[in-house]
Amino acid sequence: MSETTTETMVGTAGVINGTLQLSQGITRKLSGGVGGQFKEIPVIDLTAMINPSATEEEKSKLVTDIYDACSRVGFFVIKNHGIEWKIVDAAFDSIKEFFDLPMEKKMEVHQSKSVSYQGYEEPYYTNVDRLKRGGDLKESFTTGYDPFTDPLGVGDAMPEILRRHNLWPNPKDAPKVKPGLEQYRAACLKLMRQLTSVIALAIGKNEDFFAKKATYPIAGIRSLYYPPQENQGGEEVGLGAHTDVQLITMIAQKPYDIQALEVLNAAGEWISPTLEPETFVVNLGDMMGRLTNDKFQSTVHRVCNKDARGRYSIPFFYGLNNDELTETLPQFVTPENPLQYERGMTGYEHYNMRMQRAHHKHPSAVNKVLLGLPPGMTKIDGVIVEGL
Ligand SMILES: O=C(O)CCC(=O)C(=O)O
Ligand SMILES: [Fe+2]
Repeated sequence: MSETTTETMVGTAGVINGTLQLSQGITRKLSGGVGGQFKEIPVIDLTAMINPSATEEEKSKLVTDIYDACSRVGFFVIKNHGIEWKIVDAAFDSIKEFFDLPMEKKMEVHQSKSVSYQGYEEPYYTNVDRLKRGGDLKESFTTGYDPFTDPLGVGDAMPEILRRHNLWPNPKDAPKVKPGLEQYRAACLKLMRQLTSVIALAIGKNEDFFAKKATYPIAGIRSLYYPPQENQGGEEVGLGAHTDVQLITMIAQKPYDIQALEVLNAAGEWISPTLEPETFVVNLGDMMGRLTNDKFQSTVHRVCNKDARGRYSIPFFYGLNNDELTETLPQFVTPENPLQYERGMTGYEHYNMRMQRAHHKHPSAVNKVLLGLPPGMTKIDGVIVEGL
């Protein structure tokens, strides 16, 4: 490697000596790292998972396909997943009803009123990639897991401190929002429980490896609206470059054919999945990275809606019980891939840390003065960037 420091830009994320530096302390080796060698996002047919008469051969091919997608890409498109699309359509009707509300109604459920980061975020409320100046154009509405509406929920056995305190709009203003999203959450939970059992097999564990630790799982739904983005390639972005926080995310979007989601490969190129009707995009989050020593990596992505149409999307974030300690599995620590995470972390700790950093306007935001840097600036691995 050359002695001199090379500085180039990938999109607007800084690259220093082959390492991508994102805000929120996220770094990714762009070459030589474990995954990221891809030019397209694979499509995985889940028939063998949902069809009870699938053969052992079909099931084991699925496990192999999932292993390949998780270790090489961290993103894949799923089809034949078993979710009835009318449930997804109803969820999109619900979120349209929400985003069409007048601003003062949306502000009644604003995220700053929630200790657990639920509720509405107006355009520019976040600037997830602080290496950009413009901020995120998206509007969003976040709701979390409820142990009383999950068909397998444990109700009061879920510790009170771990519950999300959802802020729902008044049903007189928006009657479809709560029922549409709760029905969608139940469908996603069922699918993610099945899919994580396949992932468990892919990492050499028993099928119930994740299920045992997910009796009151994270099951967050973030509803998003991205207006058409006029300032293309400039400092504005629909949602800045980031990694997801939980184990696994599943995204539906409408219209299905807008290519706005972009995924970063190890060559520093942004790759968009090609979607067909009635498919979801699935991607891995940081907790999966911690568990597998980044063998299954949470891949960096962002959203830029360059289409003339507005784009709605609904990511569903799935994770273990929030008080479950995630430690790297020893099988993933090798001389070629030494331990990346020195200590275990609960989802609760990791989520709060990431949310405090991502939401600089939220009352809980990390105190910038403590960093000993000029106000509004912070340092990530020696690189001074705005924000945090
Ligand atoms: O809108 C999308 O497709 C992705 C959104 C996303 O990456 C997120 O909310 O974490
Ligand atoms: Fe994401």
